[in-house]
Amino acid sequence: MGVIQFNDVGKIFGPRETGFHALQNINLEIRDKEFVAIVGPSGCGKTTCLRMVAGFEPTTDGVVTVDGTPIKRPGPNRAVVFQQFALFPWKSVYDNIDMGLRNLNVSRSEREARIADILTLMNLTQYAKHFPHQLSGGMQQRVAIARAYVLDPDVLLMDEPFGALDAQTRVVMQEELVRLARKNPRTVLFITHAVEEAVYLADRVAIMTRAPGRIKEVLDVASIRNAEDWDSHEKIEDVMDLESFVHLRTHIWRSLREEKAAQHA
Ligand SMILES: Nc1ncnc2c1ncn2[C@@H]1O[C@H](COP(=O)(O)OP(=O)(O)OP(=O)(O)O)[C@@H](O)[C@H]1O
Repeated sequence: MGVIQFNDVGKIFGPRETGFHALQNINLEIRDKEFVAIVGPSGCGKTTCLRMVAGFEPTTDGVVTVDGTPIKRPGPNRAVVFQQFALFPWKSVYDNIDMGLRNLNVSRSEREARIADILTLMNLTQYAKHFPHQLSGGMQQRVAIARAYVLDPDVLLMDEPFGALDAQTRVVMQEELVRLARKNPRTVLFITHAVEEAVYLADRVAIMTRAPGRIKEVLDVASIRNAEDWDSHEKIEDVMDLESFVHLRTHIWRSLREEKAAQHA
């Protein structure tokens, strides 16, 4: 399972009267094995939402639950992938992936089997003995994603995971993540600034308002993707050319532009 629920969540940094109101009345349910992307203007509280699910940040008001249990701290049912790959530079690819499994006291034979599987799935087998500095940014992020996936978490939390990559590598990683998510579905909360990325990857896209961040609108991409059979197109650019894709993208752009305009008004 991996159902995430935000129930009337608010966040104030600092004292209630004088502090910064970052989030207000966030209500959102992310279903088991659903991929939800959050987009919104800079500073609207996207990362704060993700950090609450991860157990890094307490709520001020309301509650965030996973499978009905209020989140108080990080736990093995949730794994996080950050924009900065956050690999241990002194450990090989294999050992980086192994670390989390060791912390969970998984037996040696099971660790070996699970790491072999994820290395194959992510096309990393030949790089198992490499160190992070020997890999490109895209490869390092692939290792970071493998390290999260190998823990078999119910929930994957991804904060701008491709934000530091060049445009071409980013597209390759987006196609890979779609492949991985279809083969090995997990509940995913994905934060991004890139509207196309959100529409391409997510089942639903939640658009947030400017601060204090609220959920402005949630778009159901999956039903359009299925109805228009986007998955029959192998390449991302073919999907992005489809009228249904362009329509969704433009809708989100307009919505974000309204928020930006209001922010600067
Ligand atoms: N620990 C903190 N103390 C005070 N203010 C904070 C803290 N963490 C975040 N904020 C503020 O809360 C707001 C929301 O931050 P957050 O990082 O969640 O936004 P975001 O939507 O992810 O932004 P961006 O898109 O620029 O990454 C911002 O204005 C930020 O400055």
